[in-house]
Amino acid sequence: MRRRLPGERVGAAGVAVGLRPPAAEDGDPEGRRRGAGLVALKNVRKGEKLLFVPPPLVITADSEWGCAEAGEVLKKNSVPDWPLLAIYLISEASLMGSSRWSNYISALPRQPYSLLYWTRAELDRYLEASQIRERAIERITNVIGTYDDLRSRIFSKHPELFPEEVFNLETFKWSFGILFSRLVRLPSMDGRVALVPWADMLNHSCEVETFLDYDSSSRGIVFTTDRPYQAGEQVFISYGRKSNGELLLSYGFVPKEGTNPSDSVELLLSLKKSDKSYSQKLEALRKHGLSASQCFPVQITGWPVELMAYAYLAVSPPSMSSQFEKVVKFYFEKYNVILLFYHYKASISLQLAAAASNKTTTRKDMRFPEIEEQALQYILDSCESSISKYSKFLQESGSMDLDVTSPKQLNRRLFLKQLAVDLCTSERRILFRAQYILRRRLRDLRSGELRALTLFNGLRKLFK
Ligand SMILES: C[S@@+](CC[C@H](N)C(=O)[O-])C[C@H]1O[C@@H](n2cnc3c(N)ncnc32)[C@H](O)[C@@H]1O
Repeated sequence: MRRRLPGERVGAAGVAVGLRPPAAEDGDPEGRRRGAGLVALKNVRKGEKLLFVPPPLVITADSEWGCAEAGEVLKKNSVPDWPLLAIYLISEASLMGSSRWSNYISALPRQPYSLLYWTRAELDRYLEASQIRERAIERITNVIGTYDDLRSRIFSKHPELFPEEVFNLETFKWSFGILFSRLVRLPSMDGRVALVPWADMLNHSCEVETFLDYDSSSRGIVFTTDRPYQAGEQVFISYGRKSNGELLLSYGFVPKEGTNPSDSVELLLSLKKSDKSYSQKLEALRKHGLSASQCFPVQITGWPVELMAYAYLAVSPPSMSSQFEKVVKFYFEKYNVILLFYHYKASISLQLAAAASNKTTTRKDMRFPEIEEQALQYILDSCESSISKYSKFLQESGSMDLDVTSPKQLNRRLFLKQLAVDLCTSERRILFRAQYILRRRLRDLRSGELRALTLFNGLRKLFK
């Protein structure tokens, strides 16, 4: 039997009951970017259950293997779900027509569009300003590490079941790329992870909240629409409340600027090596599993209170050393909450006020008012240093990759560059907002202090 390499495409995707893959004539201007998706064939009401994929047609860690011996070896070695599914996909793909999943596998993309497929040089060139670059490098390293581990522990001992020409790093990257961009967690099946053929043709929209799940009444995987659709409209689900960076990392796309309410940017804060209390501060952080450099997610509406705690600790003078432990403990153990920007009494837009859902707690007492100004200045400095990196990239990107001598390379480069420009623009936008809020708060603090000082001097003169 000839083995087909995973990802070799043989035929088009698309079966449909009630839904069909969108076509060019649907007039969806974003359609080309999203690839195939599903379209309503008739009007759909809000609250309707759509799709229905029965459990035997879902791929999980318990699915039956075309090559049963390979499955048994992996189970005996207690291989966890993710690598098990990655190997399962490669194994089934290599069986070609004799795999029960051959139609599904042949419709999968040959190169899933995640950052796994960016070379190190591409990550360095286009994503230097964004912390997502680090996350991508970490992910690629993990995939390589997982493959190396399986090769030395299992594949090398059973070469007849796991031949190198089929089970190699290239095919691993492909199958992990497929998992990152298509695997779903099904809450009603104890959070089990699964590939759901056909349902995984659904594209993501930041404007919907609905997701795939097992429905016990119909005994299948469905999703419940949270808005109506007209016949011919593309139907969407949510891949989760992910930032633009996370969507690029796993799914290879960036939503349009300003359309993702879950968007955030990672801000890197670090202790200064020259800090006289460096080692005591580091010790206080380490006790809580934190390190000298930490990333914190900043959203357009606010940032986690932990970021503020880190800033307080970073600027605390040696005279406060007895409090270092307290600063970290106070915030990191008790309050895992978002500190909303409107807290800072900056001009509060209605949009921001609306963002203060009851799920979010806010705290007013900063507890260390004597160093608040330095802490805010410290965050502002980190914010501005990050903004300048984004601005440098965005400025230089205009003249990048204009070489037309290699059209194939050029297309890829332009595609990746556009994704990076979209990501950097959206991340910088959040930092600009944080910068504005911080500047206003610092100005208010300083003018308040100035007023207090003038009043004090006035009183002094009076009593002289
Ligand atoms: C679960 S699949 C959805 C089906 C996919 N469009 C296809 O053609 O096979 C996820 C992939 O679809 C694409 N995608 C999903 N939602 C998108 C969106 N809103 N914008 C751009 N691409 C999207 C991305 O390439 C992503 O990796």
